[in-house]
Amino acid sequence: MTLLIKICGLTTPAAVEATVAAGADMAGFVVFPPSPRHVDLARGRALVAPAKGRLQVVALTVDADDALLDDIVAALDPDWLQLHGKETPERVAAVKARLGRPVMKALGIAEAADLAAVPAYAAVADRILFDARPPEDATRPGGLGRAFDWRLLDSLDPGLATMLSGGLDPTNVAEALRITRAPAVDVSSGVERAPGDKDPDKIVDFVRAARAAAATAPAAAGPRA
Ligand SMILES: O=C(O)c1ccccc1N[C@@H]1O[C@H](COP(=O)(O)O)[C@@H](O)[C@H]1O
Repeated sequence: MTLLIKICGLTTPAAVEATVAAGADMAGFVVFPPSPRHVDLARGRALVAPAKGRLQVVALTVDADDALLDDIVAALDPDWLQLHGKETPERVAAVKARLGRPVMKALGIAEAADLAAVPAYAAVADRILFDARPPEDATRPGGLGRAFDWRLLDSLDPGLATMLSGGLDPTNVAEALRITRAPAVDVSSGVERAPGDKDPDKIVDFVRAARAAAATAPAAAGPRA
């Protein structure tokens, strides 16, 4: 099974090209104004155009209402929606039904109890993305370069469609994959020079390290999507 690699928070054409050239599978675009990676819809539309057909386009939002989601779909025509806020399982199901697109739901993890929500979300989402739970005073719920204890995922059903994120970078992704055998990984801060400024060399290093690790420690049975 091939590892699925997502590079998130792309803000420039150069970052999109670097992501394609590095051999990643998915490109994430953040539509959330408090984020340093926020792209407005006009900019997002221009950025995704050259990615179409070369990468799966993921539109990331946080507790977006229907009007914003409709606008995002109209502008970006994403292959996936990533819901990274406090969306309930009912809201995830409603978004998926309304928009007819695959939905990835992010869950913040800090302790084993945070995984109790997985079955309810797995019943409605197409993939569950595990990120570190943000601190109470965080200005955004993700993209913080913060990792969690990957061993907390030990008890998960290996057949679940999941994605590992949170504080990954070229130096730790191999260890994260060795421990979790995740079928997919996602990175934002770990391939940047500064928040919102992607480093093409780090994107290459991340993809190379992740692919090498996956070749020696294949992912568990989770579907690749
Ligand atoms: O990237 C952001 O700014 C962001 C804002 C709001 C919600 C999620 C965000 N990013 C996602 O967070 C995780 C972890 O990112 P990092 O690698 O630790 O920086 C990842 O899924 C990003 O897509």
